[in-house]
Amino acid sequence: MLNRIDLRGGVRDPRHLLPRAQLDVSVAVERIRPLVEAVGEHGYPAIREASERFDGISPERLRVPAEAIKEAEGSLDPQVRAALLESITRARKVHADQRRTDHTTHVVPGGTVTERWVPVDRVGLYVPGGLAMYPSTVVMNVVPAQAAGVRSLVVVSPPQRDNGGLPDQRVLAACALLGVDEVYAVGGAQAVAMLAYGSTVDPDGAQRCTPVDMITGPGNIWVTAAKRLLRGVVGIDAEAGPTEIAILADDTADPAHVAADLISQAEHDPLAASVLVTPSVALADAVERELARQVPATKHVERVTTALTGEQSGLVLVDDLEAGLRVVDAYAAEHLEIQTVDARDWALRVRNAGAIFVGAWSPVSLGDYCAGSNHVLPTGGCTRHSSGLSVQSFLRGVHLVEYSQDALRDVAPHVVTLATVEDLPAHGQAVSVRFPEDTA
Ligand SMILES: NC(=O)c1ccc[n+]([C@@H]2O[C@H](COP(=O)([O-])OP(=O)(O)OC[C@H]3O[C@@H](n4cnc5c(N)ncnc54)[C@H](O)[C@@H]3O)[C@@H](O)[C@H]2O)c1
Ligand SMILES: N[C@H](CO)Cc1c[nH]c[nH+]1
Ligand SMILES: [Zn+2]
Repeated sequence: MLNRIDLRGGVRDPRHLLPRAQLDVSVAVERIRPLVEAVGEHGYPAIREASERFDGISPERLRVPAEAIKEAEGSLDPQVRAALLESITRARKVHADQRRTDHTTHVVPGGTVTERWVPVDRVGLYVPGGLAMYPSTVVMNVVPAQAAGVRSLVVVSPPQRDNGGLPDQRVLAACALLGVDEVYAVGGAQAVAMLAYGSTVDPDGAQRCTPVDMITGPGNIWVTAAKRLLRGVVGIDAEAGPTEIAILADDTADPAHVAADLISQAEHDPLAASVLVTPSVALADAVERELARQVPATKHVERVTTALTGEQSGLVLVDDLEAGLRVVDAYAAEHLEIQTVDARDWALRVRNAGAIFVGAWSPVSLGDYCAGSNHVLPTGGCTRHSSGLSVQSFLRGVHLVEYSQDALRDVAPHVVTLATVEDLPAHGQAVSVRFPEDTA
């Protein structure tokens, strides 16, 4: 079922073997550009037109009424409620530990630099809702933003036909459990554009969604493309597009577990990527047999089959785990599972991955819901330079520079020298003007 790529005895660069969605995002950017511009220019009518076209429904009023959010919480199945609360508790525990503290460095006597961490003022959190519903993503977006101290939080999620044009009922309930009361029934690129530019959200223009400073959260290729296009108008977190899993495994791994984990992430999207890297032909063959057994029995068999047989998924045979490590580092997966002997030792040597799941008892699904870690993670190779969503994503570091007269006088000649070297004498003058007696 998986494309087999044999790197044994070879020196081919693994980066070119499994193409990513990268090129597709740039194509998608051009496709959604007119829509994003239309939302910027016309607001509400353009959003409604896009919702009708892509979601097959367009609620007249985009803001979800407070009563509907409350009602969603009230009607929540007790088991789902307990699971969401467990997820929230664990995520809050991990994210509380991420908060950075302000720090003052005494550079010289009388000269200090203080680094203050200031939360972003207003953020828009995207919660997907096309092929699957994601109350867990409400948790993963909201918990770090709240832990950072963000004052104003907006959630957007696509309107659902089976919920009268409101976002999914469980998504609304998760908002209620987390105390989020500003929610809009808008999805896709139009939601990202609405957050970035601000817009009226009803036919008579009585209500407005004011622009946000930053947009975070995962989504399909159209959402990812809109975030890329609007970067600069707003801040964004890393691009978190179609899900990916890579598994580095040896013959100690259980093929049934490996196959189940590959299928679990393929379930998200036909564009999802599932990659197994192993030096064991026996394991590779056994995983293939397991896929043949498990895939037909899985609920979203069509989506999973498309993802697993796509060129973005594959089974890579390598000479040994050292070579496997080079492959997974070059691939830079959103999720990386290590199912080998001494799994922790191998995990600590990985350079590029969004989150690493170590050993037989830490599957990606655990991290998706209840590990306490965050599941909004970079995709498309972005883990080479970006991190997953965290408290840090919502904070800005601001330097406070405080020098006394003596401290400035001491360093003034160096400032003047550097200003002269750069042929920016006015810079030097801004310092020396303060010490006329020294130049007299
Ligand atoms: N990387 C992560 O952290 C992470 C986490 C969760 C989910 N995901 C990914 O998020 C994605 C969720 O996708 P989804 O589709 O279920 O929900 P989604 O909300 O991202 O996308 C649905 C929206 O896409 C828009 N759309 C659909 N077809 C379109 C088209 N042809 N042109 C323009 N817009 C269009 C619609 O407006 C719709 O509201 C999946 O790819 C999943 O793998 C990633
Ligand atoms: N695996 C997804 C991307 O990290 C997150 C998710 C949410 N629900 C289920 N899975
Ligand atoms: Zn998942």
